Amino acid sequence: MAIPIVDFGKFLNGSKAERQEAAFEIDAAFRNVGFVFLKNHSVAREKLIDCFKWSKRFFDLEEEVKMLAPHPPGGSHHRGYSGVGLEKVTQNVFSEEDLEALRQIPDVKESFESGNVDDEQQPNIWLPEDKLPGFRPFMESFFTDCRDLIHYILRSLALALDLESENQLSDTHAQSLFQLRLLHYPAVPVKFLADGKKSRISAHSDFGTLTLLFQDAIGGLEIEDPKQPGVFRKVEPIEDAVLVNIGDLMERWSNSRWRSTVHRVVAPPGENEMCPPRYSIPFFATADPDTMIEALPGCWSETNPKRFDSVTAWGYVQMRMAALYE
Ligand SMILES: O=C(O)CCC(=O)C(=O)O
Ligand SMILES: [Fe+2]
Repeated sequence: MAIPIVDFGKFLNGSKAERQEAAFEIDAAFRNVGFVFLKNHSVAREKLIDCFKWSKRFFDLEEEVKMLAPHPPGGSHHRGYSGVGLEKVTQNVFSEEDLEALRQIPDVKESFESGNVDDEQQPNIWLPEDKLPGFRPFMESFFTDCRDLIHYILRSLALALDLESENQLSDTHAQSLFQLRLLHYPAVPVKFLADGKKSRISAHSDFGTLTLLFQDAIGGLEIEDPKQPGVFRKVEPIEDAVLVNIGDLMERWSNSRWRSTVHRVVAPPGENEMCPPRYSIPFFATADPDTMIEALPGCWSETNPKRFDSVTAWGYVQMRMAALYE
């Protein structure tokens, strides 16, 4: 169950036949695995390297400073900094007591979220500029790079489905109400993760339509084998390739043609006593709130009827939130 690697340059710069070929390869990957690696994508290598540097600079700040941009409590305003909740986690000395305290934390990670500067529902939450000069403009610019890549991928999917217009899916994401997340998994003892009771991020599927995932070279990401539920397979990071996956909303919209595959992050391979710190940068896309989510053309037929009721993208989020908090 390898994740297919597609040369996205064929779609971005190729002939009509090459564009089609890339689109079909992506479609097949999403049908079979729900994940694809794209090489020669549109996000510049230097920008990506810089983004990881900014992420490290941010997480290296004192906890008190990071807390000047706090993520609001609750699940409806996803912006700002969320800490690991236990300062001990950043120190490399762990007693049995510390390990037990660690187990109380849902996932040993810290994050910083930002979104579209025009998003009025979820305004961004930044540090005072003098605490980390340049961070905000960089993230705003990196957001637009990721946004553009999402729209290119949506065009390739429209081509694969032979929709009336190549922009049909991209147009339903016109507001680009997306979310850029910086993630830092601090060093933890392998012992803490090895018994399988805990992971760096526990098994989940993503919520929206598409996710981009940039990761460093450490490893530890695993995805559930579509043919063997409950069995997880390692995903080796590939330099200069972005991992792209389908989220739950897109699975529904495609009438389950494309899979929203469950994934998690565990200890990286190796014999060390400590898991080295890991950094990743997911970017979550979703459709505009008033978009009607109803089986896309090409995803249903008389023999493959529509499996889900139609719902707006906004209604879907409400439904999911209600299920979370019931
Ligand atoms: O850190 C990773 O590689 C995965 C992150 C992830 O799955 C998520 O934030 O939804
Ligand atoms: Fe995820």
